[in-house]
Amino acid sequence: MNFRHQPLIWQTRAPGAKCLFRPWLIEQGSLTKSIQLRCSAFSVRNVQLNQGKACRDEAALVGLEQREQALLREVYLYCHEKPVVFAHSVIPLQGLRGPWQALSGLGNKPLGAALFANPVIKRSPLAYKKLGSRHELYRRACRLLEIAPPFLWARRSVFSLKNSPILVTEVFLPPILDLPL
Ligand SMILES: C=C(O[C@@H]1C=C(C(=O)O)C=C[C@H]1O)C(=O)O
Repeated sequence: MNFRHQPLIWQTRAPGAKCLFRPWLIEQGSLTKSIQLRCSAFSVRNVQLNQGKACRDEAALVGLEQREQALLREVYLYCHEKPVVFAHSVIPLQGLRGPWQALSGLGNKPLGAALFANPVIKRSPLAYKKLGSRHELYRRACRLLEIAPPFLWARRSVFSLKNSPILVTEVFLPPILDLPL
């Protein structure tokens, strides 16, 4: 069985050089900063900041039972008037009452600015997935796209502060390919 296409399996290896999104997928620093360096009109636009359940392939990564509520932050990163990334973050409520309490008031400020400013925050290795229409995050990411591509490349990692995890998933949208590398 080709597990790569299973809905819940994420790869530890990034796609090869034939993948046009590879340079973005393997960016180790702040994605926000990478886009800001290549776009003179960067912005973060909120989609949701509500309590809800993590996706089926997320809950265990941040120590939650599937039925447990978490704070879900979803934003689009924009360059000029084009959405280039759909970002979905899962923040356990316990963490929100503890080390991550500042995140509830982030608003339109990029999460990355907070995550990469604190050297105590640790990041897990990135994992990658080609999201198809069966994945919940594909459907959410496609909402602003005039044409829904057959798949979207995504990556995710867990950021930990004082043993309190948050899961950050970034779904790369076709307009990001218009940015210079
Ligand atoms: C983790 C980062 O933060 C970015 C901004 C996010 C937000 O504002 O919610 C979420 C994920 C990233 O695309 C980063 O800049 O690398």
